[in-house]
Amino acid sequence: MPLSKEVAVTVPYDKLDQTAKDLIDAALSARGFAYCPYSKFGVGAAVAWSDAEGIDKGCNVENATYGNTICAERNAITTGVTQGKRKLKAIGVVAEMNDSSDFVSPCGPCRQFIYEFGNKVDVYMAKVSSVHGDVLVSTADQLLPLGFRLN
Ligand SMILES: O=c1ccn([C@H]2C[C@H](O)[C@@H](CO)O2)c(=O)[nH]1
Ligand SMILES: [Zn+2]
Repeated sequence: MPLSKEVAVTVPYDKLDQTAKDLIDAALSARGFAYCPYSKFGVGAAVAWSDAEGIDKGCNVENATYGNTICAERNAITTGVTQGKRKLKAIGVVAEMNDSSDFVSPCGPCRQFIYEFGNKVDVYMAKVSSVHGDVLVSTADQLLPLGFRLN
């Protein structure tokens, strides 16, 4: 049975709220520190919290063993959690497909990681080449339907 529920929408950067804009800009700056000698695929992420002020940033950090790589999203989230933050409000992710086609969206483990700290988390995805152009907007619930959690 085909599902009709929309998973994400595109919104122009200018129409986003200030938090979303700040997250995208912070994610772009974090991407500048990406350690990705193997894939050469840099990713930046930034997170805002509803139980704390400020933004935490992360980039992807690769490893010679490949599978040991840490994604930008989880790097940003663990940075905030390490400061006692627990309720995620929103995350911005900035990257670029090699052919500039699709938006880059969080991998499966990162979706589960985002979901851990809130199912209503807003997820903003922007392309490096048009970081202030169209932004893909979704939520943790939409990216991980029927996500697993314990409570
Ligand atoms: O949402 C994503 C997708 C990929 N990567 C990283 C992992 C690896 O370093 C590189 C290529 O997969 O991009 C992220 O950080 N976040
Ligand atoms: Zn990931």
